[in-house]
Amino acid sequence: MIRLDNITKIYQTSNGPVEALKDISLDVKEGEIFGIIGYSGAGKSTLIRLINLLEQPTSGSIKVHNQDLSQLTGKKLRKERQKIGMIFQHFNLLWSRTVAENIEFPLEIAGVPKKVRKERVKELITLVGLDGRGKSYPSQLSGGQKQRVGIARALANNPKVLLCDEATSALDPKTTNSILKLLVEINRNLGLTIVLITHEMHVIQSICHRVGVLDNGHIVEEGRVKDVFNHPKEDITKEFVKQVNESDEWASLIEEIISTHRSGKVVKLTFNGDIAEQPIVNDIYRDTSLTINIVWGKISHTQEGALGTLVLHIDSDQEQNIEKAIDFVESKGVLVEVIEHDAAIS
Ligand SMILES: Nc1ncnc2c1ncn2[C@@H]1O[C@H](COP(=O)(O)OP(=O)(O)OP(=O)(O)O)[C@@H](O)[C@H]1O
Repeated sequence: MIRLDNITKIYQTSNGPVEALKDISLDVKEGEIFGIIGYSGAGKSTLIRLINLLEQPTSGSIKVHNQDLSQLTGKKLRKERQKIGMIFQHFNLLWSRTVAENIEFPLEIAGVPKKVRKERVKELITLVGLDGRGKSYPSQLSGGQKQRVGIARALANNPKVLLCDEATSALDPKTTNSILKLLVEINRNLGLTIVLITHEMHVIQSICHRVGVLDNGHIVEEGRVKDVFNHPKEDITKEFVKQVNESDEWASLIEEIISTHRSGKVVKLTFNGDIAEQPIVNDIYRDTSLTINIVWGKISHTQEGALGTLVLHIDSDQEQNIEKAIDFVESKGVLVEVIEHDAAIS
């Protein structure tokens, strides 16, 4: 659907060249939500703006539906761009136009007749949940409502692809979730392919099917969200996964456990939703007669089902029983990470 081959982007600045993207190859499949995560300066904006050629690559090719956009110019490029909608962190609305007029704008540019435009705007207002707000001005809307206008405007010309440039970064957590929910509905109901960039792992976790981790202009890791969450390979990916899997809440609990219980091991279990239905803690207890203390637990929802994290303090007067319990849990397909083991015993 979207194919980037060996893309590099070098900006020429007064301080010399800046290599923002280095030999990027990516394949986004039709109908999927693909997330690109990276820290500030990693090259995310450059990458997403290349997909609709708002930025020209220095080398490499960009194909959308087998059409090489980097070879197009003028009218042909404008026509192909209409098949790619885009939404932005700061909405980029026209402040002197009403909600309805903002949504109508791309239809005017595409030369759609007035009557058809008005009908389409009505449909889009309903689609994004803004019924009754068509005559409002952007300044009269909340951030979430402004982004809904942005989404409606981006969908006006029935694009096949929606690019989201940090679309929820300016929103509070509750509004973020409502916009993410809307994006999932659009993806499912309209079959739209979505590419989003973000620095927030919970955005990736909640709605993406696949993720690419961008670091210093390189895609350093890529895969299905569930796999990347379960087995992050690169340090930077581990840091992003920590954003959602760990919290100060349990870090301080672990400190407390370690200072009060001077033996045993604190282990973090990461498991898929289907395993969550098995009585694993009960089984460990029964099989090895250990003392087990549940320190912290969380179930997160991803596009492919639930993902669980459970932190346990396991203790026994016989070290081998703890090892046996860990082996047992691992044999059930659970990822086990020993956070602190017997550190304080000596
Ligand atoms: N128009 C430009 N001219 C010169 N350098 C640029 C330009 N746009 C981006 N860069 C540089 O390219 C690199 C990648 O920037 P980019 O904005 O793509 O990263 P980002 O991951 O989106 O960061 P942020 O989240 O802070 O926007 C940075 O070093 C940046 O300074």
